[in-house]
Amino acid sequence: MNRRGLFEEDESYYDDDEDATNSGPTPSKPAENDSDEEDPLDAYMNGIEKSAKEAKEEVLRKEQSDKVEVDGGGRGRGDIDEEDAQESYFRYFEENRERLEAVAAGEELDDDGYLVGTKKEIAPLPTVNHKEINYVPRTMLKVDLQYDVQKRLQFSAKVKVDSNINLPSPVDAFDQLPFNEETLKLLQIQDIAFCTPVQAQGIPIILSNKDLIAISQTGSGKTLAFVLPMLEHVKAQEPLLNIDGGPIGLVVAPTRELATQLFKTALPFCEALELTIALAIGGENLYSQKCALALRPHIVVCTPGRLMEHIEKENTDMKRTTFLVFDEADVCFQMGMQEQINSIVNFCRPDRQTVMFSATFAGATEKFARRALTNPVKITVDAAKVPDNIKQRFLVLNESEKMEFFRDRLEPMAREGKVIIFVNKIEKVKQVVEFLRSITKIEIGELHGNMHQYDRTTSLQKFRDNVDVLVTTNVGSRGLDIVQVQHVVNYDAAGNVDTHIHRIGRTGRASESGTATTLLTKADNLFVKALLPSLKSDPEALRVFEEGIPSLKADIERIKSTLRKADPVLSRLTGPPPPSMPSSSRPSLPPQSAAYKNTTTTNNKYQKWGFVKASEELHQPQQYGVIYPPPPPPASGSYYPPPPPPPSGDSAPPAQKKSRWG
Ligand SMILES: Nc1ncnc2c1ncn2[C@@H]1O[C@H](COP(=O)(O)OP(=O)(O)OP(=O)(O)O)[C@@H](O)[C@H]1O
Repeated sequence: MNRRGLFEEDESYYDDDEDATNSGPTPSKPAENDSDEEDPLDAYMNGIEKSAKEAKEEVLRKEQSDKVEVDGGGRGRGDIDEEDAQESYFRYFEENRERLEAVAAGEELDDDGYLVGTKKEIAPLPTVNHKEINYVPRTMLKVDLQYDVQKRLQFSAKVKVDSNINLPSPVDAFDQLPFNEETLKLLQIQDIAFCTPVQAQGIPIILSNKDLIAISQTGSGKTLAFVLPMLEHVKAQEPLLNIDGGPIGLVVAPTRELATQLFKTALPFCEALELTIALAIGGENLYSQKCALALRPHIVVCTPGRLMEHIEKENTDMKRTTFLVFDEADVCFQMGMQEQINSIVNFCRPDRQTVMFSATFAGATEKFARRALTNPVKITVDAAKVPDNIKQRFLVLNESEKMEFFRDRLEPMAREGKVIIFVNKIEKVKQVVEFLRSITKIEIGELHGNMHQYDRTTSLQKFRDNVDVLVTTNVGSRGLDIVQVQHVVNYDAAGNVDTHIHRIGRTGRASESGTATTLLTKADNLFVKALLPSLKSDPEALRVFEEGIPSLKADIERIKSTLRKADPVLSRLTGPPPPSMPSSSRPSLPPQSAAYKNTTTTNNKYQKWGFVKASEELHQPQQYGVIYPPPPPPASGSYYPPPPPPPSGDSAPPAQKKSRWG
């Protein structure tokens, strides 16, 4: 049976619907309004991103129209390209009025922005008059933290802190934090000694009892940055009694898979500290969760809809909840989930400590989320930036050519490590899986919101264990931490830049290297336009866009001329492509193992976070999988190392699996 008919909380809003719930028209969002008054339009639009589908349809429509020239030379694209941010904003609003009204009315959209039904109503939680409740007082942590200005200055290049108040200084290593022996031992077992930047500054701030917004790149260790101080907070509180409501720590995540992962990360630390933890997510047995909640766990990790259901059924309450975490907070506060989250926030006692983490946080969403915080400190580490250890590649193809991309490439990729392929629609998952199964014997896994929860969990577990290829919708785009993922392929371009960043962040975990390949069509021009600013120092990408998407020529030329003015050396890099060579004189491509090889030269992950001596900073990881000199671009105007010859018989190279830490 189609799961859409059996709506269960979080997947209706998010599983595969992420694009539909994201904010605003990506390519040309209007400038953020600093005023505290929220613009009603802003509020209405908040959380809705222009979907890739709409962009494609728009371009296809215009391409087909006699009046429009796609190369930007005529009235059609040329006009749109010149549209300013505000015009684009209002145009988007007008063009999508029906859809936006439907979202506002609580109807469910699929991952491509189409209406698929009406959401099951999750009744808001009752309004609580907190003044009337005699809460067990929150105990403030009193831990010995350093307030060293020099140290903060030293870190200021790595971590931007938007607060002038007296903040504890960052630390380099976990043993400089007031964690107990058991926690430190567990970290040691996991080979974790030095803090990532978000941990270095985030943990001391949380330990100083402050609310926090932390924005840091994908794979940069945000989970431990909130889990470890949360445990300290929980330990410091009055013991939970049966009559008390629990839990003390509440972690809210937008997808079941992410919540499960957070639960698993926290579990060993809880065990070591003799704290109890429960998982309450949609799609799983309500009764067994009720039993777990009846045991009054110290910590609950949940998806919002299921938590509300438990509160409604009085299986738990939030009277003791003094530590509230939102992971992937930008999704939590976007339209579609906003109301549920508001309801939870208002239900929680106001004297709690609240922390929010994400790799991206669009301004309008953050403004909204701040209402759940009290005088928060905001720290930013390379926000919305693709980590340097992820090599991005782009190809411009016709839609009909996309499947063929995998024919000779999938197996070499899978020999390198695990591969995640993202598509925008559930039915596309099935088509791609079917095609891949027809061309390879490699086991292909699938994940999307129309699967039963049991199948979702099994599929993801198999992918973690021994399946090498997973085809998924955006349900797999946020937070999943599978270190062996070496390749991400965006079969369909994401609906917006934030989703793109989260998707490709499934590789390059914990500073491992990885490659993200995005298959584009000409119709993805608006998405690419939005991506351009982040790729201006990637001449290969610019060249691919310029050759493959003529409508972007003017935009790319503008970027190049700015670069040329700024840096004459760079101008050489962004100059015209080298003349193509006759095929006979092309340099022969290196064999597969060299072409795809992970060339990261260090396996000391502590150095990778940047806590290295000056001399070691020169020891940069080499670029991943780059062939030099680059082969001439193929006819489609794309670049990518052509597939190596398939290994045959005894000469086949041994399978290259990556160990967890390289
Ligand atoms: N200090 C550290 N040193 C080495 N590895 C670490 C450290 N902290 C976390 N890790 C590892 O880094 C990986 C990524 O961590 P995590 O999942 O918390 O990233 P994240 O920032 O939440 O990513 P995303 O934004 O994609 O959710 C995990 O495998 C984790 O064990």
